Amino acid sequence: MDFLELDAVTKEYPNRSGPPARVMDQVSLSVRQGEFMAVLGPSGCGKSTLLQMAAGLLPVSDGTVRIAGRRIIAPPPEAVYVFQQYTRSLLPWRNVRDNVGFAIEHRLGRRRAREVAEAQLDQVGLEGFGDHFPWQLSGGMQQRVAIARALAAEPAMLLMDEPFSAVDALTRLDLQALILEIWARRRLTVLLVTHDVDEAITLADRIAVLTRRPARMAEMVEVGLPRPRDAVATREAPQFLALRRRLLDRLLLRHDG
Ligand SMILES: Nc1ncnc2c1ncn2[C@@H]1O[C@H](COP(=O)(O)OP(=O)(O)OP(=O)(O)O)[C@@H](O)[C@H]1O
Repeated sequence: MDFLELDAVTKEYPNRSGPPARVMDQVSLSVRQGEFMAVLGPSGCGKSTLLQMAAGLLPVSDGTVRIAGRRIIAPPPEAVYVFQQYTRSLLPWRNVRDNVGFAIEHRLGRRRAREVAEAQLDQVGLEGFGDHFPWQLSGGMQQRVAIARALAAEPAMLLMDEPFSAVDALTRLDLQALILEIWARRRLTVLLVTHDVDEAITLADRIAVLTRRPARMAEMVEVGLPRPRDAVATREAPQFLALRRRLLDRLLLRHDG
């Protein structure tokens, strides 16, 4: 049994002026416990839709989603979702510490939640920033706060929707290195949606490639690069370059199939 299992998942959105719009067609994939999987696909093909269904945030139209063997129809306790739009996901009236503790304070109480939050902030390199407000931090630091908040709930799985797309290129490399380090240390299961081929290869064990809308599984690619990976040096490996070429050709539809 794999940790996350999508079996023949189909999604249709209602359409006011006609038949429902099918955005995903019979997608099946399984993520093993502790595996890092990236999902790549052309813009608008349904990557976010897939992630939201995996998170129990959006119902499937057909097929099933299972986490740890249980069918998912609501957000499961094992998984936390990290949004792309960190500026919208952090609460501007709460300082950084209380943002990180937000999701756990009802369970642990405010005092204990603050202690946990401080520890999480250390782990994402934001020691000493607990009293700051989100709007006093750079974009990359805000995304670190969002990651610390996700980790505070001690999830077994992180579901990330293009989490680094709103930051500059150098900050992005920094955050990729951070995620690699956290993933290795905590043995998390990760499903990461991205449209960045380099990011997918650098981070993932396997890459699920989707077709244009309606999304179907095009290919499941084994990355096979040795770990631990360095977010910069890995990009120069011949294996990296060959895989990059193959994936770009596929996404740009420069070959059959
Ligand atoms: N609530 C909705 N109602 C109707 N159609 C929707 C809804 N949400 C998404 N769609 C459509 O479903 C398709 C897939 O959207 P989704 O955001 O999952 O794609 P994506 O691959 O994540 O896109 P991008 O790469 O641009 O972020 C798009 O064509 C979108 O217009």
